[in-house]
Amino acid sequence: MKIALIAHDKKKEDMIGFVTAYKDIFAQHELFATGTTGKRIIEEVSLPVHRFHSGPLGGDQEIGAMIAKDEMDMVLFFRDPLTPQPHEPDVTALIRLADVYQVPLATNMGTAEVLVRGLKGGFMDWRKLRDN
Ligand SMILES: O=C(CO)COP(=O)(O)O
Repeated sequence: MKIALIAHDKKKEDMIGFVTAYKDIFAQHELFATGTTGKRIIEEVSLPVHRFHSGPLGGDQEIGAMIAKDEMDMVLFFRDPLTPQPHEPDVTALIRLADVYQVPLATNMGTAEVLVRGLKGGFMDWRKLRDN
C-alpha cells in the first residue's frame, strides 16, 4: 500500500514515535511524505520514504495530486490544530480530496493507530465499496 505521512512541526516528535512503534508494519509498505517529515523519518527511523516538497512549499498539494490520481491508499496527517499554518488552504484541499476519493485519512495519532492496525489486518476494501 502507498501511505502518506505528514506532520506539522509541533507533531513531528509524535510522528517519529508513532512510525518507530509501528516500524514493522510501515516497512512492508511504500511510504511518501512531505519534505521535513520525510527527512526525519529517513534519518531517525531508517525507513525509505519518497519525499515531496515541504508542506508550505507545495508538499500537501503533491500528495493531494496522488490522491486525485487514485495513487494513494492512506494518509496519516498529524495536524497541529493550535498553530496557524501559512498554507492552511493546502491542508484543507488535501483533506477535501481524501474525502472526495474516500481515502482513509487520520488527522491525529489515535485514529492513525486504528488505521495502521487495520492495514495490518487487511481491512482495506474501501475501493471495492466506493467503486460499486
Ligand atoms: O506543513 C506540513 C503539512 O501541511 C508538513 O510539511 P513538512 O513535513 O515539510 O514540515
